[in-house]
Amino acid sequence: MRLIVAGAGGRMGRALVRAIAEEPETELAGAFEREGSDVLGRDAGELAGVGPLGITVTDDPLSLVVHAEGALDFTIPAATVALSELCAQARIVHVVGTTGLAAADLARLDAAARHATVIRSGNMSLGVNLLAGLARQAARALGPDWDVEIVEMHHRAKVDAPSGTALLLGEAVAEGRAISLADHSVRSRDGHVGARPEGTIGFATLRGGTVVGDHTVILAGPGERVELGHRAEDRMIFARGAVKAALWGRGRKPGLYGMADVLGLAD
Ligand SMILES: NC(=O)C1=CN([C@@H]2O[C@H](COP(=O)(O)OP(=O)(O)OC[C@H]3O[C@@H](n4cnc5c(N)ncnc54)[C@H](OP(=O)(O)O)[C@@H]3O)[C@@H](O)[C@H]2O)C=CC1
Ligand SMILES: O=C(O)C1=N[C@H](C(=O)O)C[C@H](O)C1
Repeated sequence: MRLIVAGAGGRMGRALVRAIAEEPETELAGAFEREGSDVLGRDAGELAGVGPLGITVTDDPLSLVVHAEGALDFTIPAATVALSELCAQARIVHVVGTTGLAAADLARLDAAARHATVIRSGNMSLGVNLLAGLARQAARALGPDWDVEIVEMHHRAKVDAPSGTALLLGEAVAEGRAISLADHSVRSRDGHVGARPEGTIGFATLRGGTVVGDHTVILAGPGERVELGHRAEDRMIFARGAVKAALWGRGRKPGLYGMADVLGLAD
């Protein structure tokens, strides 16, 4: 499968190039970055540490999508929305790992998914998607007098909060309780905020160092506590998940899919 990588100079972009190189069923067909990036003109394989691949980083995604079957995109929301329109025009698979998307961005991805196969997830690892199922099950079994708090820690360069994964886990808990996350989430606390309202789902964000991604779902009940967690140790777990998603999406009818669909974990 001929794949292009968006944001090829980024932390995930480089991991994606490595994951494509190690998967016999995929080939790197192009790599791009934002206009003015320092890595324009560099070989994407050299940037990723796998040796030259003969693919020069460009700033022109349009010239790449026409020769590709899929795009792997872990960038920023504005770039992801723009690429979704190109992938829809070219009818190629768009794998979206970018987090921090606003409601308006998600609406534009929905529109693109009428024409292209879009696979989006705040976390492309097997472990986190398994954890989401466990969190859903625990929330369903334990009921609203068990308080749920979701704690995440990431490296100091991460720009969005809460993480896409924390929100994915929050959605899983909300589904387990048959409630809407938007109506029950508490995203910050500061000052005299009063006692915890029953049934809310709290989020706490930590940032520092080089942490790849730690997530814990805490269910705190009367006199006892259940903690379900995941620690990412290597970005390749996300990159390999993205490549797997692209292969799964090849030839699939247009629509918006999640990683649980790819991994066969959807209820
Ligand atoms: N779903 C998942 O499993 C995972 C999701 N992520 C998410 O992926 C995203 C990227 O993370 P990470 O790799 O750490 O971040 P980085 O900042 O290292 O990488 C993002 C890259 O995108 C580039 N970029 C910015 N604008 C454009 C544009 N218009 N066109 C093409 N490229 C552009 C940036 O360039 P420059 O720096 O020069 O601006 C940068 O190289 C984040 O949203 C993160 O949360 C991360 C890991 C796993
Ligand atoms: O920015 C990151 O690094 C990560 N982002 C994703 C998120 O927001 O959850 C996934 C992973 O935790 C790493």
